Amino acid sequence: MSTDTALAAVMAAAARPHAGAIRARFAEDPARATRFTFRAAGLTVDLSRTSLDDTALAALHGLAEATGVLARRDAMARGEAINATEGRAVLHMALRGTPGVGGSAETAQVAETLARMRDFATGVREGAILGATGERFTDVLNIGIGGSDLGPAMVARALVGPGDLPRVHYLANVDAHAWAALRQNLDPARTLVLIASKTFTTQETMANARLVRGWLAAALGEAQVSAHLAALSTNAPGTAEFGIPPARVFGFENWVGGRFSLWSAIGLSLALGLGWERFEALLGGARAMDAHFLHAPSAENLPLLLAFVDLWNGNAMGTTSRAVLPYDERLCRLPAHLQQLEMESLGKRVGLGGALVSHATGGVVFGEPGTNAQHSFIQMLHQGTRVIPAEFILVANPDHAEAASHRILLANGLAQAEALLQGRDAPSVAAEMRAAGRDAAQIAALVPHRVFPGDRPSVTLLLPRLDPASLGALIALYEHKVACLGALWGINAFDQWGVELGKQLAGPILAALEGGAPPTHPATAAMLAAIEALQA
Ligand SMILES: O=P(O)(O)OC[C@H]1O[C@](O)(CO)[C@@H](O)[C@@H]1O
Repeated sequence: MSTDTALAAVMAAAARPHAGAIRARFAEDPARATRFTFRAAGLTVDLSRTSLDDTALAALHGLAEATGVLARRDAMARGEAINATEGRAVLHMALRGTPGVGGSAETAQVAETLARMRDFATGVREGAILGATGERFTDVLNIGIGGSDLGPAMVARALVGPGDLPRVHYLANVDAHAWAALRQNLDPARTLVLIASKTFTTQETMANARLVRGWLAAALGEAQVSAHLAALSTNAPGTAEFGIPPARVFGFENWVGGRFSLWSAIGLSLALGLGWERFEALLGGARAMDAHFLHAPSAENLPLLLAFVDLWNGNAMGTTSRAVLPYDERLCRLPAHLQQLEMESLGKRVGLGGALVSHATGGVVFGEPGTNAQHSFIQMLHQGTRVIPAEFILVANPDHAEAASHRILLANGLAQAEALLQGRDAPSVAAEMRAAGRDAAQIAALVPHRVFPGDRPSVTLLLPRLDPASLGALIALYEHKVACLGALWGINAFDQWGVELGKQLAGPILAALEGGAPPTHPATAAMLAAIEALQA
């Protein structure tokens, strides 16, 4: 079957009467909740509250076959250059030691870097590696942006506890307010600075690196600076030019994409903050999800099934965004990580062959932890004119002793999913208002505003506990979902040419801000003039 025919079959499944109904599917199939709940690598994922049914799934499996999703997965594991526009392999699975991924060269490289990371992190944590003044490092500052920030910062926020030492901090934005906020809590004598940049050329990261290097030099003296620096990069000449001794450079290869790099040397801040055992457990969780992705049959393959949900909701049901709602405050940076992972990977309009695709691709990802989200944007999910699928992430066991708080948290997460599904019709709203003593006029006026349409899709992911293994598995699940969606949509999920133009244009505009020739575009020139007038 051609991919066009297969996609047409998916659209035909969506064109059936009531194809978007969800409540009715529970009525038809009492076993739906269990039949549509899947387990892998310790995670439980409930897809029952989507409008997927056997017909839709059959069409989606047909599309997976036509687009060769699993063949692409296997090519990825073999280390073929599936990132064709950059001529690169995509081997982040090799970073977690997943058997059958990459070749012996990659395996050896990963093992060597991991050993160096372990020795360094352990040395710092145990006080064998000290700052220039002989003090222990109490703080680690990771300077990086995008994939060199978001993944590690998200994991650190999730797993590094208040009692962990060294503390880890993340500086991403070139806006020096970010640095000003961080530096007031940092003592240069006790701060280890990691410059995290795959390319070691990213303008913002290098500007921040120079700023922080100057801060170290002013406090400790130029000769002492290198004792406080390390680089995480694929660019050995660049790190040398910056004055970082080779022993303090932790490398990786260009087969690691930025948004997939937290498992590589880019994760050194995590090894420092969590300790080696917990960092290894994070890799282990991802490895378990890799094994599932590589070996589970299609019908149970969670990354593939989650990709089906997104494709069904987006292409077949016409939704354009998705809300990620972790009911765990420690996962507050997960939506930001997923924004890069999914939107940088899947925000593409050109297919693998170079022609424009004729179907929609990746949508908007946004989110906030619950219950906070319930008191901000979730109104729109319940009653807005646009359908926005939701993704609830629940954690069964908290790491605090406040059982009552956790029960409230869980109850709210479960209730939101149920409310989106069930909705509330006019007769039941009217009955409730009558019971509350409202008169007929009030009931007539308010009922339409208080109706919930229901049948709004959601997925629930359940973690036993927010520990390194579960989080590793969760992140890997999303990574593999992205790979599947790229294949299903026929796009390259592993490049990011769309970030280039803005970077290029910033060069001459910066020169204009520094007193050079004015910008050529009239709108930019006018705004620059307005800025300069306000700065005068
Ligand atoms: O690690 P680097 O090379 O500094 O790049 C940082 C980020 O910039 C991007 O290239 C986008 O500008 C991301 O893909 C990447 O994660």
